[in-house]
Parts: sequence; C-alpha cells; structure tokens
Amino acid sequence: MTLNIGVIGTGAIGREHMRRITQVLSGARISAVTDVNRAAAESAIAPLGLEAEIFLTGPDLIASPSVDAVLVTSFGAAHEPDVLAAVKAGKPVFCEKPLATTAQGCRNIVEAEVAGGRRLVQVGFMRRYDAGYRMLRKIIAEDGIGAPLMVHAAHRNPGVGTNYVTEMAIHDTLIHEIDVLRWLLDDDYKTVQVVYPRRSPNAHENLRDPQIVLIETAKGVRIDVEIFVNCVYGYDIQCEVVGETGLAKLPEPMSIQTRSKARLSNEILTDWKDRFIDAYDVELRDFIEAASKGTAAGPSSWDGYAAAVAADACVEAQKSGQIVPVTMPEKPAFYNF
Ligand SMILES: NC(=O)c1ccc[n+]([C@@H]2O[C@H](COP(=O)([O-])OP(=O)(O)OC[C@H]3O[C@@H](n4cnc5c(N)ncnc54)[C@H](O)[C@@H]3O)[C@@H](O)[C@H]2O)c1
Ligand SMILES: O[C@H]1[C@H](O)[C@@H](O)[C@H](O)[C@@H](O)[C@H]1O
Repeated sequence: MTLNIGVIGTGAIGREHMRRITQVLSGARISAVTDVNRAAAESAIAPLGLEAEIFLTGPDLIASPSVDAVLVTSFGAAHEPDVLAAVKAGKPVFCEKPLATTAQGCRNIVEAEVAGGRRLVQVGFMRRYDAGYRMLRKIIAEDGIGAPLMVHAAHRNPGVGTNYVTEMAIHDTLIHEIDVLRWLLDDDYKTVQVVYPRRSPNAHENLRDPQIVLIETAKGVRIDVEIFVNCVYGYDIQCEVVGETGLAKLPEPMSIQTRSKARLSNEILTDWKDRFIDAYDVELRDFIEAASKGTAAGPSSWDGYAAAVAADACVEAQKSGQIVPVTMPEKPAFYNF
C-alpha cells in the first residue's frame, strides 16, 4: 500500500521532505499540498512532477479522503492548529520542530492525542536519528565514559535573516539541543540560565547573538550550549560529553582532507540540509512505516512538550538574567513506550 501524504507549508524543509518522499524513500507519495502562499505550493510540486492537489487551507487538506497522513512544515507558530486537526481526524502527523511555540500549545496536542487513545504524532527532532548522536548515546548507555558530569555543546549557523529575533535562538535553534541532550543523557532539566557574551557585529540590531545557555539536569549534569547564529564560517554542530572516566565527542561530518597550496584542509558544511541529510531520511522512513500502520513512532508529542517547557524557561531566563527552574509535570503512562 502507498501512503498518501499531505504537506502543509511548502517552504525550505517542506520541499526537502517532499523531495525525499518522492525521490529517495519508498512506500509513500505526496498526494496533496497547501501553503498560505499558493505560488509556493505550485512551485514546490512542479519540479518534482507531482500530481498533488493544492488545497486552500490545512484543515481542508487534512479532511480530504486523498490524505492518509500529514506533514506539518509551516512556520512554528502555525503548527498547533493543524497538528490538533490531524489528531482529531485520527490521521498520523509528522510535525517539524517546534511542535508548538509554547508549552501550553504542546500540552493541548498531548491532551488531544491521549484522549484519542492512539499515538499519532512524530516531532521532527531528527538529531535522534543521526548516526553520530546515536553512537554517542550508545557509549554513554554502555558506561563507556562513566556517568556523565558535563556537556559542552555549540550550535552555530553561518547567518540568519532579519525575521530571526532573540527568542528564536531558543524556540528555533536551541530546541534541537534541548531535545537531543535530554535523550542522550536520559535525564530531565532542573534549571536554566542565559548569559550574553559580547555581541557579534554581524547580528542585526534586534538580535542578541551569540548567547550561552547554562543548564542543570535533575541528575546534576552541567551543560553549556553556545548558540551563535551569525558565526559566518559554516554550519557547525558540536557536542562533547565529559564523564567520570572519559570523554565522548560527536564526530565531525565526513569530509575529504586536501593538501594543496601549502595548506592541509577539510571543508566545513554551511547548510543544515546537508549536515543532517541522512538523519532526515531515516526519520521520515520511520514515519512512513508507522503511519502506514495508522500510528506514529520516534520523538513523541510528550518529547515536544518537554522541550517546550524547557524552552519557555530559557526564554524567561533570556529576559530576566536569572536562574529559572524548569517544572516538568509527570509523564502520562500513555507515553511510556
Ligand atoms: N529539523 C530541522 O532541522 C529544520 C530545518 C529547517 C526548518 N525546520 C522547521 O520547519 C518549519 C518550517 O521552516 P522552513 O525553514 O521550511 O520555513 P520557510 O519559511 O522556508 O517555509 C515555511 C512555509 O510555510 C508556509 N506557511 C506558513 N504558515 C502556514 C499555514 N498556516 N498554512 C500553510 N502554510 C503556511 C509559508 O508560506 C512558507 O512557504 C519551522 O518550524 C522550522 O523550525 C526544521
Ligand atoms: O530552523 C532551523 C533548523 O532547525 C536548523 O537545524 C537550525 O540549526 C537553525 O538554527 C534553525 O533556524
């Protein structure tokens, strides 16, 4: 059976996912698309030669019998109503991060999913599918470096547009670390603090960049994450876990080493699309497989909610400069899988 997928939001990552579903993965096809900008929907389906129907709104697409499962790849602030509509229609839904831009928005999705009694939501935390992060998790779980004590991480983008404001360093960027480090350490967060180094002159005037987020976990691990979205030189993701007896570091992406003109060098990637290309493939393969059985796999809406609770605390910490507690309600038994 071929899974008919409807895509809501045909911008950068919507198109990437449409390409991989059409040209890389098997078991699914894009049967429908919608975008608030109709021209974006039209120009997304044309190069792929798709015969997908273009709907006016997300709810229209979700209600269509030609849609078995839904991909939400619109702006973060627009995710919640469409994910809720898909859950209420009983259709599996893959939602790009963040699941919603507030913890309350995520909580509404969690409650709708639990009320429906069936897992239907996968959140696009693709780093959990990255081979490097998976190796790191295995080493920690197998006690290869002793219990983790500290994590040093960095999330650097070459540059961002003027629509990227200070809070987005949390909701849009740090949200990846918030999720993946919780999963990596099998831990929850206790407190967060944000400190601002000297401002980069490459950041536009409404953006504080770089930022350093300091996190304390329930088990007492201390984490520092540098968020630097105008680093200029490339797209660079670093993660080093220091344990009681050793240290484990995320591997660099494979790149050819060259010796030329008296220099020894390796290329540095510049685009998230390339850095996590394999992880995006695997996460969507997981989605197609589960959605074909009427359910969802991978990072859950509870994970999306947990990340949003920590993100809300970080935004408060950005504004107050204080150490802010992270208060996580107890996980419903529904999410113990
Ligand atoms: N996992 C990752 O590494 C990753 C990478 C990039 C983007 N993202 C996430 O994916 C989402 C989209 O990001 P992007 O870079 O593709 O943005 P984008 O601006 O390129 O595309 C978003 C598209 O959604 C459309 N849109 C907005 N609101 C809509 C609505 N209510 N209904 C239908 N269409 C709507 C816009 O017109 C636009 O075409 C964001 O949540 C972002 O955080 C995740
Ligand atoms: O939406 C993007 C995407 O999630 C990237 O993975 C991240 O590095 C960027 O900071 C963010 O703006």
